Amino acid sequence: MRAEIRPIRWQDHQLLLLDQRRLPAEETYLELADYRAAGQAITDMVVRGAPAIGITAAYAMVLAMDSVAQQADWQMALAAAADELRAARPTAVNLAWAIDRQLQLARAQSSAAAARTALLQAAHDLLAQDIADNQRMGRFGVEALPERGGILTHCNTGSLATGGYGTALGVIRAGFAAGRDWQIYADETRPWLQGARLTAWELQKEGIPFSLNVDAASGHLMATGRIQAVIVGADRIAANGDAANKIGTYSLAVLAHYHQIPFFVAAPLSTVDFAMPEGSQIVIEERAADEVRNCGGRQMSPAEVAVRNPAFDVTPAKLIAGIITERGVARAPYTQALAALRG
Ligand SMILES: CSC[C@@H](O)[C@@H](O)C(=O)COP(=O)(O)O
Repeated sequence: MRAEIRPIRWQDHQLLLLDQRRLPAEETYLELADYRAAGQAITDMVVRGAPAIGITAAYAMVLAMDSVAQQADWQMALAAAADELRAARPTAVNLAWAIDRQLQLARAQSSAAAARTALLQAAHDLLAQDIADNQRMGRFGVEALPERGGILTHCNTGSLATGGYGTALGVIRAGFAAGRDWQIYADETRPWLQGARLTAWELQKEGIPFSLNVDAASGHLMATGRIQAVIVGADRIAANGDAANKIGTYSLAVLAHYHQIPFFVAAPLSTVDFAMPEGSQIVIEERAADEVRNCGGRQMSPAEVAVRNPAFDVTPAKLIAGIITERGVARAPYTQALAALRG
């Protein structure tokens, strides 16, 4: 049996994060005992992917609790720590969602010790629930996608981006388990190379055949008939179905529309921001210029060249054939379909 990939672990009062900056060359875990270090690890993308960021933040709240427990007004101090953690990255809604849930839970407890126990149990539950939800999403996704043909994916949406198993990559995993005749194409996903470094590493470990392509090849692959569906994850989905995901996703959706190829998003309902009516309001993280100027420690452009490095873009709901969640597949009109799934 293959060893499961678990990017987030809790051991001996510490948060262990598989350092995704070092993959695939090195498999090392960072050991974190301090909530600020956990927040920094999210900012630095030691851990990344919307659900994984949410789970990490849930554990970071336990570490925050450890650092405020002795204070008379621990609730106020915990709320301040929560604000710090919320600022670690702006786009993935799972971050604020997990922090707010933990904060509410802590406030409902009668003592700091009780809050600490409740927060840790809730973080463990969130991690276990995420894996179970991904497996359910996988089963719904297999039914929604074509039975055979080329499936293109972008970024990394696998075990590394979640508690385990994955969202869009979970669907691909489930498809192979169900014997689907799929050829998988993975975009390398410049500039951070989540596809080349992480998705390729996971698919290899899983024994799923695939080929890696540069992002710019996806249009050609579609035009030459090699792609029958596109499936991606999401960092925040507005109530109307507009979906923010890794930069380059919007271009894929437009290309897929032109070539009449169905474009799917797979994400848990915790990624839907029901308070946000449409995608134009989603804050898009702009990351450091050096991520673009350099690649693998090598300078790729003149040193001081001006750079734009938006880490995400928003795909309008009208380009999405279905949003695959743990409770079923939402189809347009998304405002009603997503609300119905939430219940
Ligand atoms: C299941 S992960 C879904 C998204 O979080 C993923 O597609 C993505 O865009 C990740 O971006 P990243 O910048 O690597 O955190």
